[in-house]
Amino acid sequence: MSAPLICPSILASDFARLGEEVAALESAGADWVHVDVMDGHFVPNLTIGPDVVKALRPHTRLPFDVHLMVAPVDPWLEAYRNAGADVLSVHPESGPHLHRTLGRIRELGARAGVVLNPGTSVGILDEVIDLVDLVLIMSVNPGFGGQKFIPASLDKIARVRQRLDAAGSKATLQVDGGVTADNAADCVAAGADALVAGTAVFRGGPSTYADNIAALKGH
Ligand SMILES: O=C(CO)[C@H](O)[C@H](O)COP(=O)(O)O
Ligand SMILES: [Fe+2]
Repeated sequence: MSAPLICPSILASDFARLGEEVAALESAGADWVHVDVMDGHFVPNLTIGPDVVKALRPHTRLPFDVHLMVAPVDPWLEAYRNAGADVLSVHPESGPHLHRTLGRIRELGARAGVVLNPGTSVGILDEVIDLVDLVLIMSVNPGFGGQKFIPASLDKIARVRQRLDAAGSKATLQVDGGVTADNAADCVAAGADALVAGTAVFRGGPSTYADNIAALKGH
């Protein structure tokens, strides 16, 4: 089993020092920077606009993995791509035409991700699998960091892994919400390639980031 990609969610970082925080993640061994975009409508929280992503871009060479919790989502794709997003992930519930949205993300030159909420069936993947570079399984209901991992997510990870393998898809399988050093290995054993973690990376301050990331990787 190879070590998973670790994608710290800057939702849990010190917003007063965001530039330094993303630079510190790179030095600490993070693989991607996960950016949670919330609109106060699709989810009950309001976070990071494209201008903030643009301002952060010069502070690290790590890929920006942008999780869009915004409805309607289509009008925002280009702005986040132009701001420096490498991955754009969307919820099927955030627009009327998921197939078109994923195609548009690829047209913009980004990797296209689809996000499955705890209440969203994995079956939708079958309809768009050829357009998907990443599947993000939410292991909490979206909107806030610091929530508890929903145990049934492990079975869902395994079911998505099976579907991706059966289709010959090379899409990254990412898990997001309540991921800690205690459940990271279970997520990887179930088939995850990439783990998002906010609280588990940032909670001890910058001097702990490298150890926190190593623990999530299983070292
Ligand atoms: O998408 C998200 C919430 O909607 C966040 O990425 C997620 O909650 C990460 O935070 P934590 O690791 O603290 O759960
Ligand atoms: Fe997220």
